[in-house]
Amino acid sequence: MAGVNLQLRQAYSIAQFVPTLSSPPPPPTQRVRFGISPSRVIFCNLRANSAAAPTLRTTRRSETIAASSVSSSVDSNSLVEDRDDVSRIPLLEVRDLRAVITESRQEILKGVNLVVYEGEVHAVMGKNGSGKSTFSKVLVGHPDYEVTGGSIVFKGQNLLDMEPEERSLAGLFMSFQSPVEIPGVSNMDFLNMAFNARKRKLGQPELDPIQFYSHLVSKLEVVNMKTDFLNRNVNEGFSGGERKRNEILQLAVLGAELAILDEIDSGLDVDALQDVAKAVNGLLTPKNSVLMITHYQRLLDYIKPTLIHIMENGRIIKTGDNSLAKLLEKEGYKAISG
Ligand SMILES: Nc1ncnc2c1ncn2[C@@H]1O[C@H](COP(=O)(O)OP(=O)(O)OP(=O)(O)O)[C@@H](O)[C@H]1O
Repeated sequence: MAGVNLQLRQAYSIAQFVPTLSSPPPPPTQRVRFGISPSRVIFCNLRANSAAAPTLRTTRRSETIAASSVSSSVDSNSLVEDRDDVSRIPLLEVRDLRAVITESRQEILKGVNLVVYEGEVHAVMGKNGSGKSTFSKVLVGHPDYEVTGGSIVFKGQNLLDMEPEERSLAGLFMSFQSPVEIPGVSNMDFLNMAFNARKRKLGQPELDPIQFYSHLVSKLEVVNMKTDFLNRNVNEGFSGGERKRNEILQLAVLGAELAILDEIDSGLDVDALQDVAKAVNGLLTPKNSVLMITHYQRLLDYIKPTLIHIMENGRIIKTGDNSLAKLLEKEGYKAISG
């Protein structure tokens, strides 16, 4: 769903935030100053993945929808409700989420319910066009979509009252299906800026370029990437698989309480899939959670999900364990669709 002329839009969006460096990326002793707040760089990825006109619109929603508006008409709701456990605080709580495409007003999400607790791995599967990517983009505040109903609570906060960059700084990370290039910005500078922006938000000390380099090198090993990639511009000329690895490197470096991975397995060879899965598993802690979108059981062989959700026509119509993915693999969606 990259959209027509995406590369042009990407270049346009990014150019507003990031000046082109005419010289090669500097050594790690030099600080690079950009005319933007570093967290805006993270936000670039969102804007660059936007298929809409580049005017800023967010999925912020001022009114909080009353809990009584939660629909109880879909199969998965009972499972979601069964998991409501007063002794545990959900990391992410999505209730009856509805969203339209901002420009056309076409409704894509038609009442999504999902609860993710700390340390859990959730997989969202579903036919092409069922709304999986839209759901993940709405979570991070993508400007192409507007929330028209329901609620999203992340770490006890109303996510819909937060700008996309605030969501990112709050601990939400999204790996896009089509990660964008950022010409003129080296991978290392990008990561350093984003890392320090998060540190500032958390009130923790920032790392200077030398300290950051040491931190970075250890993370490179996690994703099995060569140091050469640090001096290359973000995703510029990267193969599909290298982009995906780079997304996981970003996740490893920045950390996140909830990592949303949209088809992280697409375009990966077997070795790369194993590396990426190993890296994701290595990042899981009892506190961190993963929400991954995938079409294939093979990813779930490597990253074991707590629950699998099947999305159809903008709703989660079924939730279950790994056997659901196995059934899908064997019999296709006809075995599941209503
Ligand atoms: N910005 C947009 N403009 C127009 N149509 C859109 C937009 N965003 C989503 N859609 C439409 O909404 C539907 C859901 O799209 P979405 O990308 O969420 O599906 P998906 O389940 O992730 O599909 P896939 O498995 O093919 O990646 C599709 O019909 C898509 O064309």
